[in-house]
Amino acid sequence: MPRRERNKFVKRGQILELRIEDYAFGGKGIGRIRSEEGEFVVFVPNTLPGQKVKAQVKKSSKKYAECKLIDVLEHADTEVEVPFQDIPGAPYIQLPIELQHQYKKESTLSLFQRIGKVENIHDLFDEFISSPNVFHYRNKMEYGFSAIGYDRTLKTDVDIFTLGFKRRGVWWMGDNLEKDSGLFDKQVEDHIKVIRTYCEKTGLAPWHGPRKEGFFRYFVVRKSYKTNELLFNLVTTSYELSKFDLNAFSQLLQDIFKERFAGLLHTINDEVGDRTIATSGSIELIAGKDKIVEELLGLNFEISMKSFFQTNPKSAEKLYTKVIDYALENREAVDNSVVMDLFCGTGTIGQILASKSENAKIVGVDIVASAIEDAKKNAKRNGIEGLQFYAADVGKFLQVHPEYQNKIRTIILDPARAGIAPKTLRKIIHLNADRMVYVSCNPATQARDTEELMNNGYQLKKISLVDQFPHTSHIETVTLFEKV
Ligand SMILES: C[S@@+](CC[C@H](N)C(=O)[O-])C[C@H]1O[C@@H](n2cnc3c(N)ncnc32)[C@H](O)[C@@H]1O
Repeated sequence: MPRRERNKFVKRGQILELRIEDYAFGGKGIGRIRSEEGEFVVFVPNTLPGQKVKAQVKKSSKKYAECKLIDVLEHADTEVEVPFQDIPGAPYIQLPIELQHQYKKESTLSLFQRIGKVENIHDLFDEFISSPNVFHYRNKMEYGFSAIGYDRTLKTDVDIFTLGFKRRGVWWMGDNLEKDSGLFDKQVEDHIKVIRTYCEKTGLAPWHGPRKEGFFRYFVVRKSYKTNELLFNLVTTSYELSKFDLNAFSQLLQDIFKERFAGLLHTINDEVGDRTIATSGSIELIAGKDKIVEELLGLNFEISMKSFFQTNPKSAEKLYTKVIDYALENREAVDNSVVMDLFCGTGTIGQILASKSENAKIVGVDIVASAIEDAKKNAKRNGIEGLQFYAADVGKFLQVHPEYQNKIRTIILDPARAGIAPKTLRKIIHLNADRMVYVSCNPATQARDTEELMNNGYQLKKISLVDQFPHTSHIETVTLFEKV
């Protein structure tokens, strides 16, 4: 077994207090420890240049250490006050949006230089697209119930009924949401307290993580920007369900949200694993309807509680517009041709492309069967023809459909965070398309795939960045590759 390289600066588990000096891709602040022995780099996620932080060493090697943030001791001069509750999901909300954009742009482009080996990435940079709504941009939020909360004054955990988000880095501890976090719907978040009080008064227990017991688990809300409606899902265990009046709970929501109330679903989730997906389990409609409709670029999409849909729909319109612009720059390679929309989800990009082109035949592939069902229904509802959707793994699909080789001129790619599996990427390259528009929510894996594409005859022509998730470290990229 290779010997683990040690350093003379830090040990695993050690608590450090340090000043953050730089920003690395993925929202990692960089601190440095200097001594006569030299300089040692420390990465602390969710921190900003200028902040003084307390962090614990999780991993260390000869050259650097990775830490977990414990607390921000001093804010950076660049930070400003905001009227929102601080939550782990928005670590940069106090940084003015222009600075957030600057950090995201610089760190993403340098990633393409380093991992993708694209020396001239700055020459290929096309546009930084801001989110139309800087605050209150999300269309879905998942709030968790917990029997363990946090006392902000005593800075310790306490046994209380909480509804809100987990404390940063502490899986068993909840933190009550007392007011708007600035990310989702203001009316919903200003009423989380009322919903919590109602649930607490029933006498039924919130979920206790370490003991793996309790009744209330999650409260999930989906919003339509088209209709302004709200769809709710209360997730509980089956234990003592007979003591809870779901119809009365539905009435409470209708009284608060009036005509905005679209429906209430109830999910029974008895899983006890620490990583259980909030909404897994059997789902039943209690009142109203089980779907809402969202509009993107003039097309309507019906969304059920569980189906994937872009979380920031207003920004997704801008993202999709960029994808369509890149694809239609060469109309000849789209009109009257077969276009592949790989990792198509609910088929949004393919449908928009079909509606903006002449007689394009779209082949959409996604591994999630329910997403493909939604894609088919949405295409029908929008009256768009010429689309074929397949529920399959992209790699396997291309293996059993060799007939597409040399027949496709344009491919749209939008894989999940893990990127494209190397074997699958080789199969995609084998299709021999002229052009690829590759969308990514994880530029680190996209930069890796870029090197492979360039080694196989593709040239990166353009890159745009879309700020789908303000106040987080996430950034979405749209790239155009052409065969040389
Ligand atoms: C970022 S989403 C795509 C979203 C879609 N283009 C849209 O805008 O709605 C990535 C998709 O990749 C799918 N996926 C993940 N692994 C896959 C695989 N091996 N084969 C096919 N699809 C896969 C996921 O189900 C998910 O829908």
